[in-house]
Amino acid sequence: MSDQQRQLSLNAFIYPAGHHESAWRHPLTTPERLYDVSYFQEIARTAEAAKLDAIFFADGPALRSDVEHGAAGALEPITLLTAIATATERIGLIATASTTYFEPYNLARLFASLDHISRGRAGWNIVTTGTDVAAANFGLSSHPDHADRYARAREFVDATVKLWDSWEDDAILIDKAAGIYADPSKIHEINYVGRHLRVRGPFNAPRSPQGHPVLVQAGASNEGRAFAGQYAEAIFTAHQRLSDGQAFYADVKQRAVQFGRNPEHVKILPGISPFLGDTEAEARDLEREFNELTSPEYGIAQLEALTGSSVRHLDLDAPVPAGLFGDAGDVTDNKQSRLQVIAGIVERENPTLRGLLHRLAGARGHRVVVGTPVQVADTIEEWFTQGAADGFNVMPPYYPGGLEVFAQKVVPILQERGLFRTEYSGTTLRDHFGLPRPESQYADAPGTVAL
Ligand SMILES: Cc1cc2nc3c(=O)[nH]c(=O)nc-3n(C[C@H](O)[C@H](O)[C@H](O)COP(=O)(O)O)c2cc1C
Repeated sequence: MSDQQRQLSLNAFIYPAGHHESAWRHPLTTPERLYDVSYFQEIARTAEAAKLDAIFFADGPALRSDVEHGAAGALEPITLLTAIATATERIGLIATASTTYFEPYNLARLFASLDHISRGRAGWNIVTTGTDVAAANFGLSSHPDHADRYARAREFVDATVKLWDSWEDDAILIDKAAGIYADPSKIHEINYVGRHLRVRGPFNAPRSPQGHPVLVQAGASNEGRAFAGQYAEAIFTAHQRLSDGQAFYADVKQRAVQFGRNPEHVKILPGISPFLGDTEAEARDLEREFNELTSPEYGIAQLEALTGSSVRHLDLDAPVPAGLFGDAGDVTDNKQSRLQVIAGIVERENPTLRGLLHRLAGARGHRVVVGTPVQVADTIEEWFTQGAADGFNVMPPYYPGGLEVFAQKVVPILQERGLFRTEYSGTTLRDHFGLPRPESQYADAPGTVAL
């Protein structure tokens, strides 16, 4: 496919008051609406009016550490997306759910229900959960280690997809005259037995409109990439530099090919957090306003949570010691890929601790781009055409205005350049991402269920 015909995928990553950590303090935001469903429905409609592919909510089953200085807490995202589904028609609906702290049967039901209710717009961001404080909320004395979490994640996805496939597409007959509702030979036990999980099945709902929800993934460690290459249909990722984005893109596409997959069916979406102004100076002023509202205590707590290293003893205005977070090639057990992004910033830019905190305040290590709509469109085009992205996870620094200005000013430029749709051509998230509808792995297998 030539670059002319290739179309960007754009996803709006919704984060309570915005991705900048001080967004909730800025006059442009309304944090008192964070538990009001209409706030999120309005944001979703803005994304849909701009013809974006999807919206996305992150999640974790634990309260963040610093509730004093940050907008902590959030509505449960699958529930929230279900309410948004009824207020929208086309936009894809992606939520995070953890393979460490769910069971496949429960999770399969939630996402299949969302896919039915939204008529084929559901996506699941598969995470293993990076925050170790979640363990204590589930009766565990410690958070399982990285390798164990990914081993369970593989079993989890295998079992969950089997559940979603366990009703063949034509299992329901509704033959009123003959008195036959469904064909038992087309409904299958899955009898999944792994090291971590055992699930008999069958599922208790029919196959959903997309066959199964789109599988999304966001971990970029070696195990995370291997997992992505095998399973993920879309990938969220964080890169500061084009060369890092290109290396990641080539690596994950290559891994997909090794698993016998079509690399075009793996959409790679790096994060971009745009501070927009009519002039570059105006955009810089806006970013400065947000940075001036940051609290060092909050930034330190976030940085410690992201890296697992203590920084509170350091002088805010002295350079961060080289190697504090390991070198950029190092790995530790927790949140490996983001740690590399942060270690890379320290290595290249030698920032003070305050400087590093400001650098991360925008979007926790995702790329912040400050400039005019044309400058933001240019960088999107560059990454898209230079082998670093199939699209972007758009992370506005503040909601709802940061998305509105992106929709009104950047999207039309991308459309004029022929890089982005002006109308939806399909109705499902798979249609928007250009992904095929998977066949049930049980198609034509003998049935196993006695109804
Ligand atoms: C855009 C994006 C969104 C993410 N959302 C979540 C999330 O909602 N919940 C979560 O626990 N981790 C989330 N993560 C973190 C990753 O899933 C993963 O845990 C982290 O990158 C560490 O994994 P790794 O060690 O394989 O790199 C997100 C990462 C990215 C890039």
